[in-house]
Amino acid sequence: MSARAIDMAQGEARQAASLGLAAMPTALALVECATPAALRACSSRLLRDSLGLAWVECLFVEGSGRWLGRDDADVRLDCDDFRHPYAHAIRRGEPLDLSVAEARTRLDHPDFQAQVAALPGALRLQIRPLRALDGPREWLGALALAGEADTLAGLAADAEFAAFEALLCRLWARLARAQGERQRSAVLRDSLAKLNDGARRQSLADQLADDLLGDSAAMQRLRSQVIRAAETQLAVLLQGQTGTGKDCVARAIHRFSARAEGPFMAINCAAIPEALLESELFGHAKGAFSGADQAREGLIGQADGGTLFLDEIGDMPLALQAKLLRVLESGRYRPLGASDERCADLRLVAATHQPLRERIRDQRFRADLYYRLGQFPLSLPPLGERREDIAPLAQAFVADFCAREGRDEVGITPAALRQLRERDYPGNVRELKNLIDYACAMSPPGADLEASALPGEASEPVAEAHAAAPPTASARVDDLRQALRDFEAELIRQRLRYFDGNRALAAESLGVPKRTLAHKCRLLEVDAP
Ligand SMILES: Nc1ncnc2c1ncn2[C@@H]1O[C@H](COP(=O)(O)OP(=O)(O)OP(=O)(O)O)[C@@H](O)[C@H]1O
Repeated sequence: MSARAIDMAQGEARQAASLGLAAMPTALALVECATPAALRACSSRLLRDSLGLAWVECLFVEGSGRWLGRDDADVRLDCDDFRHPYAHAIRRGEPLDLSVAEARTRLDHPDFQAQVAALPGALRLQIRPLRALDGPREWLGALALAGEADTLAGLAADAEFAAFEALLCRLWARLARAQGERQRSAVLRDSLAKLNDGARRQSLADQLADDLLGDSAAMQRLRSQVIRAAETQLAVLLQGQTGTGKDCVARAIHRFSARAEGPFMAINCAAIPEALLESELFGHAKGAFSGADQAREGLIGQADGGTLFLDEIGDMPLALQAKLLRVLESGRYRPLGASDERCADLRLVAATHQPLRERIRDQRFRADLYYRLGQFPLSLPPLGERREDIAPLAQAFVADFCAREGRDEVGITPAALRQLRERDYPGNVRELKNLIDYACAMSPPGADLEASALPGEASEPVAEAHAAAPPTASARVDDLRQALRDFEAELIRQRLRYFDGNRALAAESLGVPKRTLAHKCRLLEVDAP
């Protein structure tokens, strides 16, 4: 080959190569699109600019294949609605050509009409359905082009346009599949996380079942609520009759919470005289009152970083309720006689067996404090409403007794179990536990617990107290509060006599904690016999 011929051949090759490479920026622009929506916008812009078209829009087929959507408008064009040209093009599977004027008269879909409203009637429209070129070959969408008739007519034979369209379809399908994949794995991750969360909570609730016994649906629900409450920083209000396990639940909330390593401070508001309660809670500075020869940190300060449990909150005096509310709202408090304020980061758990709403109505409890305390309300079911728990609780209490007393473990006879299930338990689980302890103590070691070892119904002495009252006594009552106080005092006196002055047994039989009974004895001036 001559040198000239070689030069010419090289020149042609260079020209061919540069012709091929001229499409590269376009291809690169498409390839760089990270999402199907970006790809649609980019391809519309490139087509409009390079072909000099009046209007280009790329619509997408929605996942289920039922409708076409537009990225820049909240429009849904039904794929089976032949009032717009996209349905025709997709159904035929090939491009559809028509004039804008024709489209205006023949196709009356309002959203399509809005799309072409501004176009001159002399232009032509071409709708090109697009589908994936590999895999399931799903429909991707449609290109809508408006321009001069020649330009649009030339597209069918234009190899570069065909390559452009092929690249668009391949990239679109790949991005859509990757996006679908990502969405699917996000959904999977979500549901796995939920599953793990559920499994984790269930395993914590199972651990809690070692302390908070009972298989009834109510107890299972309570345990999972306790785990939920423990996960939060919300103030918890426990409501339930005496002996239903409010103290156990308060401790469990602390133990299963992020504050478990911090302190758990508890106080029974009913058992502390009103004058002392404030300094117990808030602490005091040196010399704050006579006898305060040392500064003392209160329970609020001691509970910093942990949990403060206020039992019998319904008995808290109104003035103190206001101060407590302030601590809860601001996290700040001032010890008695101190000049500076302190901060306390604590979670409050409060408990009561009293109907607080009634106390609010009687203006003995602040409504604002009630709502602040009850950010996470929990209600403990009485034992009488979950009788299926009586047998497992009784068995566990017998096992506890035997372990405590170093005795061989024994069982409970069916007759004793039947009797246990049929009794009333105004003192709830506490009453059942005390009953079992008493019956175990009355039974010979190694022998199963018999029905004959169970004491009579605890409510008998109450009935006696009622029976002992003269039938006309109620007619003489002219001060309800005083009459109730007298009745309460008389009942406690009778019960103490019945148990030979043993306050623990009297408290158990009345279903109140020993400290509450002691407080009531002081308040009502009841002396031990
Ligand atoms: N679900 C339970 N499983 C095992 N023991 C329980 C359960 N519920 C309560 N108890 C036991 O019953 C007794 C009373 O429980 P707790 O003191 O928590 O009741 P409470 O509702 O706080 O009573 P009060 O209102 O009188 O203070 C405790 O010995 C406790 O361990």
